[in-house]
Amino acid sequence: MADIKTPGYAKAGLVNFEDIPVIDLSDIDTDQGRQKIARELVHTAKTIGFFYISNHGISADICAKAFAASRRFFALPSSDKSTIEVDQHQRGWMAQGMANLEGSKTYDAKEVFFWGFDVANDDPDVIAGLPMVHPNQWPDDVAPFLRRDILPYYEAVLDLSRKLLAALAVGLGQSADMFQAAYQKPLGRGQLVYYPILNQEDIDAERFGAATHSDFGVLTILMQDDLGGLQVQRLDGNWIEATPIEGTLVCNIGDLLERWTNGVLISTKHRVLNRAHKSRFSIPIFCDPASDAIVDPRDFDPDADISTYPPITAGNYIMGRNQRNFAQYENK
Ligand SMILES: O=C(O)CCC(=O)C(=O)O
Ligand SMILES: [Fe+2]
Repeated sequence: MADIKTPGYAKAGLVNFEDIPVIDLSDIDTDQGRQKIARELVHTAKTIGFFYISNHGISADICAKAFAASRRFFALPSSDKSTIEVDQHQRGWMAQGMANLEGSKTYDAKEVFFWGFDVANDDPDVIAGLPMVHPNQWPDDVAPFLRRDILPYYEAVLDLSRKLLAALAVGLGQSADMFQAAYQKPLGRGQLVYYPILNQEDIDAERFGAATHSDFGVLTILMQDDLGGLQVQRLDGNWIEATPIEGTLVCNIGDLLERWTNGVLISTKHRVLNRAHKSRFSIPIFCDPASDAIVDPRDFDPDADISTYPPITAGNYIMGRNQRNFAQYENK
């Protein structure tokens, strides 16, 4: 069946690869390769804030297993999924209707499984109550495959994020290990997202799968399926489709990195509309630093005016944004 005709509220042009380039990471482990990649990354992170990466080193098998596990999990009855209902630490399963993004008309048509860096109950950071640091809620009773098939992908993405951040640091004239300390125990928030088929009521309500937003964290690495639907807003205000390209991942700069770099790298608005007559799946991983990492624009620019971007810990910043965007924090 043909896709739903794009409704007026979600019009977007086709991707232009000058806008969202594909950056080949084959040589990221050599000094010379990293220099070149660093220049490309910084250029695109300053002008559109989005890029595809190819030859990223994560095997097709690991990627396919993660997607298959996500599909299998969301197909379970709600009674199974609600055994791990999302908690105040943003871990577990969130039913449809609970993501109501700041500034959007209505709630998002999506279901999400959230997780983060795995820590034990007796981890000193958990005992200290650091925001967003908490044991995960893996659905081991009803879906033991989820933990097994998601963690290899997650760990590979976190490793990749460390390489990308090192290259970005180099491209910004900093040392390659600038982010290293902050990424020993990253928050690394992961989401499995399921976008159901939209119905006429959704279209009438001008509902998106994910309404217009920018990401809260430092760097997002997204695996999308082949249905399309992710749209990105250029600096001139026009929207373009970030069409799926097989074998690539989509990356974007988030609000915390925009703050950290004193506004030099840009966190771009984007949204999702599933126009297919099939469910859409994606796995964004928000590669954020440790909860207590201090995001201070003077790290990148000694003359930064901190009244624009006051230094803040990553955990406090992300927790504050979550509280304004998800129903599980209401009246609590
Ligand atoms: O599903 C996608 O393609 C993007 C999801 C997204 O933007 C998000 O979860 O922040
Ligand atoms: Fe996003």
